[in-house]
Amino acid sequence: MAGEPVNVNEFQELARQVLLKMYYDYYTGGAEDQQTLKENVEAFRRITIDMSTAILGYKTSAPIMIAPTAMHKLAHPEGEVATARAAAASDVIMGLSYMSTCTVEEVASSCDAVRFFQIYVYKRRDITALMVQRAERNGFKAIILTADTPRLGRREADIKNKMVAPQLKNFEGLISTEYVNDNGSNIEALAAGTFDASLCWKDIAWLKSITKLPILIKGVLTSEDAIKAVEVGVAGIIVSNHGARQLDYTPATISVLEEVVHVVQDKVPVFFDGGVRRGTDIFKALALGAKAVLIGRAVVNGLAAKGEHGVKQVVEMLKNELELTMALSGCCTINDITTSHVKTDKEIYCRM
Ligand SMILES: Cc1cc2nc3c(=O)[nH]c(=O)nc-3n(C[C@H](O)[C@H](O)[C@H](O)COP(=O)(O)O)c2cc1C
Ligand SMILES: CC(C)CC(=O)C(=O)O
Repeated sequence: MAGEPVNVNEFQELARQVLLKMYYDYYTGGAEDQQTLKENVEAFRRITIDMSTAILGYKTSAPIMIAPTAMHKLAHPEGEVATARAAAASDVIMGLSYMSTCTVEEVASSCDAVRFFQIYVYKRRDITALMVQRAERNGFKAIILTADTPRLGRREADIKNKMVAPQLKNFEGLISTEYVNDNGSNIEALAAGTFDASLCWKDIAWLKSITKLPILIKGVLTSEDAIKAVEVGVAGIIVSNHGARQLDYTPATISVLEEVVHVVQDKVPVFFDGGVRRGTDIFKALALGAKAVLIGRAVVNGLAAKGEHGVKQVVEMLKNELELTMALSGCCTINDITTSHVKTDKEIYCRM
């Protein structure tokens, strides 16, 4: 054995080398066929941590989903196709943005990842309806309606940079997405020009009238909205503040998760995003009642750095960290993670 021992088993070999055989056998041995001696160790090997779960009935290797984020070709030339392939390789669900740079069809034919399609509602409802139909035809399994962006938040870096809005291939021949605003963010101009700022609850009825796919509402932060969302018949709720890109001074999403989970009472699953950077973050969100988390910036960073492989690495890192957190917290399955595993600010303040 080269170098210092790095685990207890390696000490056994060192002991064998220095001890008289009679003493080594005395320490190491068990009774008769030594069946139980072997079994004591083997039985541990058979117990594994199972991170797998289901999202809307679709199996996933871990309670992790790729959040819909716009324009992946700005990060890497292969764009959303690379992201979707990484999702397939890691066996997690891919959320595709309405504002993607690869088309719905390109992403669908690139791999067999389970895919959900996120939508914004355009003033031109016929175009949004067409996009929903294209997603349906191409095997997407759910629609994510982003409800927190009837207008775009004020993003001052984008204003200073005069952030570009490229023509998005999905909309070629349908509508121009190439907006130019010489004084500020072209993304802002694009949203102002195309998004329907009158978006409201009755639009979920409209969406249900044009698709049979389950609808997840993304951007819920209060118990009132969660109750309303269940009433109007969504299949799931995503607690999100759009990665803090919309309204500044909205609460951190993890601080409102419990309140939403509490009122939803398991009528529909509650999902979560915002600030997830560690396996321990995922564990905390699950402990507070989320069924899975969506990952936004970490995935985009992985894509920018190393394309498909980078996204896969990001997802695998988060999975490994979650697995270790579960092991060290005594949780063999996702269902073993409960509120009793975490202490929130609220509890700490109550005791003060
Ligand atoms: C660059 C970027 C683009 C985004 N584009 C979209 C989008 O097109 N549609 C959407 O619903 N949310 C979008 N989001 C929000 C994400 O879906 C998600 O809510 C957020 O990124 C989660 O926070 P995190 O980045 O801390 O993980 C975007 C976020 C980022 C960072
Ligand atoms: C093009 C934008 C509307 C995409 C988005 O949702 C975002 O940048 O947060």
